Parts: sequence; C-alpha cells; structure tokens
Amino acid sequence: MDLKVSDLSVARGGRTLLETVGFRVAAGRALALRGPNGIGKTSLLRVLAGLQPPRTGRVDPGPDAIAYAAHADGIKPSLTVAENLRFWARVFGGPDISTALEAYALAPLASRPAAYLSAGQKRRLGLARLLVTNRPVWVLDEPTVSLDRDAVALFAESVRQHLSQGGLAVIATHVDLGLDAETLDITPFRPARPRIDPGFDEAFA
Ligand SMILES: Nc1ncnc2c1ncn2[C@@H]1O[C@H](COP(=O)(O)OP(=O)(O)OP(=O)(O)O)[C@@H](O)[C@H]1O
Repeated sequence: MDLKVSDLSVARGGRTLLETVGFRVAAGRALALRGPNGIGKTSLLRVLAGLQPPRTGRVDPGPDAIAYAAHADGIKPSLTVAENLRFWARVFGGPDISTALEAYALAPLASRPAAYLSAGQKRRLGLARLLVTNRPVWVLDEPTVSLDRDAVALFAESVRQHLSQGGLAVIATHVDLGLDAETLDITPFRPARPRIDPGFDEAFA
C-alpha cells in the first residue's frame, strides 16, 4: 500500500501554515519531513493521522491505516508496560506483545507502572506500541527525542523491519536517523502571504 498526499492545505489556530502539499511514499519506503521550528511538521502529521481535518486536499489511505506516535503517546500511567501494550494490542487487534517488548528492550520493565518510567523509557513504550497496531503506515513525530544511542538503534531497526514487511513511514525529525529515507523539506509549501482563516472550523485542535 502506498501513501498518497495531494493538494493538502494545513491550518492551525485559524492560520494556514502549508498549502498544496503533495507527495507519495511507496510501500517499503520512509520519508523524513524537515523544516524549521514552527513551520508545521506536527500539524501536517496530525492531518495525515486524522486528528485534524485538512483545509483542502486528500490523504490516501485514511486514518484507519495509520499508526501515529507523538510526544503524548497515549500511555496509561497506572498500567504497567506489559498492560499498556496488551491494551493497545486488544484495541487494534494486533499481535502478541512479546515482539514489541523485545524490539525495544522493554522485557525487564514489563511489570513496571508506566508512571515510573523515565522519559526515554516512556518513549520506547510509545514506539513499541506501533508494533501491536498492525497498521501499515507509521506517522512519527520526532520519535528519537529522549532516546539514548542504543535506543535510537533499536528504533531504526524496528523501522527497517516494518519497511521490509511492506510498511511505510513518514517521520518528522531534525536529526539523521541513519535510515535509507528520502527527505522532504516542507518550507516551500509555506503560503507566500500570511493567510488567516477565522471561519475555518479546526476540529480537535
Ligand atoms: N493549538 C494551536 N493553536 C494555535 N497555534 C498553534 C497550535 N499548535 C501549534 N500552533 C502553531 O502552529 C505553528 C506550527 O506548529 P507545529 O507544531 O506544526 O510546527 P513544527 O514544524 O512541528 O515545529 P517544531 O519543529 O518546533 O516541532 C507554530 O507557529 C505554532 O506556534
């Protein structure tokens, strides 16, 4: 399955950030989104994931094919690491959690409540969640923030595995992830003149 984005306009807080965004990511490929702070990378990813509507344009396939991982990873603090993963596996109809635990070296932490995890451990749990979603399109916002070098390597290996199984990934990042990814700088999609759209109903902002 390929991801096709066409003629997308992205707004945040009533302001159009990006216009006529278009790209295609083939199955088995990763795309790294680049651009300066505040350009609209997170906002674009939120549109891809269906968390906010585009002003114009299309994303194919829709949110049901997409697993999104961002800063607030939807981790339930009172559940343990294993319980969090089992919960998501049930919600998404995904596989057994053992692969996810192993991929992010989380087995020693399996019975620890998520509330007690360090920032990097939380991030590993949020990324491990992708592996129990069974979804082909990964949309990742700064996935390596808080990760140490070993964890970045685990992440890169996990993405490689996903791609080798026919998945694809769109990753907003400021760092080189060591992946064989194409790069798209979204700066040219900034509107030439500022556009305010006070009437635009930005649901789920
Ligand atoms: N809820 C919101 N309401 C209004 N404006 C917002 C909201 N969230 C973000 N913005 C603004 O929208 C613009 C784009 O933000 P976004 O987070 O998409 O940028 P980014 O490219 O991901 O930045 P960074 O590289 O710093 O993560 C910024 O100017 C930001 O201040």
